[in-house]
Amino acid sequence: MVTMNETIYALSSGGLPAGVAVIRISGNLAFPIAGSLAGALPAPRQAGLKTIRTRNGLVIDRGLVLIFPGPASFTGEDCVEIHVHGGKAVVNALLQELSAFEHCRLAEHGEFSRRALENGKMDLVEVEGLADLISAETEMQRRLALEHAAGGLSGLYNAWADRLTRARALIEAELDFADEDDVPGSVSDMVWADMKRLRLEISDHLAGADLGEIIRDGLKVVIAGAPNAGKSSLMNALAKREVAIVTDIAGTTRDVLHIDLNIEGYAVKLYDTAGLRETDEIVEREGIRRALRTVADADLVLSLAEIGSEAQRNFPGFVGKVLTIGTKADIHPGETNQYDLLISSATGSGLAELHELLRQDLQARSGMLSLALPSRLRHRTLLGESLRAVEAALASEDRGLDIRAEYLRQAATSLGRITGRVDVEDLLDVIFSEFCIGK
Ligand SMILES: Nc1nc2c(ncn2[C@@H]2O[C@H](COP(=O)(O)OP(=O)(O)OP(=O)(O)O)[C@@H](O)[C@H]2O)c(=O)[nH]1
Repeated sequence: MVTMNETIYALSSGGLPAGVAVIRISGNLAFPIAGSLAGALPAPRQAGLKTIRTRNGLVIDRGLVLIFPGPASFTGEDCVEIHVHGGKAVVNALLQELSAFEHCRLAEHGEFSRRALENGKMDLVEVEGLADLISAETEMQRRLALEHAAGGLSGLYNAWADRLTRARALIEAELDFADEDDVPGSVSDMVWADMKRLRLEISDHLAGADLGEIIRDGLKVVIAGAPNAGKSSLMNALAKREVAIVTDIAGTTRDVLHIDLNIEGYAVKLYDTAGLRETDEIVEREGIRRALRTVADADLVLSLAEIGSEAQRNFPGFVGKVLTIGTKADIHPGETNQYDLLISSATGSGLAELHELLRQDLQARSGMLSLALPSRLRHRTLLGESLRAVEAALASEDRGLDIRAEYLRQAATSLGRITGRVDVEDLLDVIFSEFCIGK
């Protein structure tokens, strides 16, 4: 669907100055514009060293020009890449020159990818995977995003949607021939046996959503405990810098602070919270309210208590794992098995063990090998809808085949909304706003 639209351009490489900057142009006018800047264009997909000039003949720089005729290009349109020296003035001059062409403008966030989607070069899950790949900071985030960008999830969802369509076709056939004696009733049995398998496959897949979201968004680890337990000191020790204010005044931390850690390739978001105690002080009370809200949303809680005092094991609204940690081991020598772990943020003792416990926790959560996991709430919600529709179809044995077929249609529609096979216009603005300009 290559329509007569505006040609877009943007700096697609990173911050300046840099050794090389890549400017990408896409649209019907990409080739004439590139020709005007660089003279004769090289053969498709081959780099040509060219002098890039303004239309007044002023030399901007010498650089490589590559052309990718549509539809065999990233966006599906004619695309050009110009590689120039990554100086701010060089890039500004080139962008300035591009802006002067008619029907040619700076791209919006994610507009290259959006055109790729519209031209059928990628589906929605692949587009999301690409956005995640660009922002991936840890090894596991990279692997998960690559799986999505390369179509791992889409292939699965398309195969499921096809099975649903096939099932409906068989049901339709049975409805059409219901009066004839020679149609075997077992066609329908076959369909429902397969739909039972599908129900199991979707629910198994959904069970991986927790892990997918943890890999993408990071494991939420919250440090909680009484005032002065040493929470901020642990946060600083793990961050290896002064993130949180540490004083001997109980109730120092008021707001929720967080740092990002990379533990063996997994992203971990570590939160420091206000000390939990009864207080009438308004700001501290608000801090404690926020602390409890953060704990309720945690994947794992580190419950800190100075050695000798009791570590809290239950937190309102939190049902996950709590690790109890006895703190200030340097001033409380000797053994105690009251806690899961003893640490001293002052000397660093026990921190390697804490790191190891976090690593083990992550590994236990990620027992599975495949990274074809749903990683966004959007995926989880639509998969849930699809699963419920399959369940409804299976459970309505006493109702007409047409009603059961309609449930299967709904199940396929929900899957189609994940990959964007089915109308998703309402979602696109949200999804593309996550992208940077130039992608
Ligand atoms: N000796 C020793 N002192 C520590 C250790 N960790 C923290 N402290 C001291 O304990 C006091 C409280 O530490 P913080 O890290 O601010 O404690 P907190 O739990 O964040 O306190 P609130 O913000 O009040 O909730 C400070 O005086 C720290 O220097 C430790 O490992 N050893």
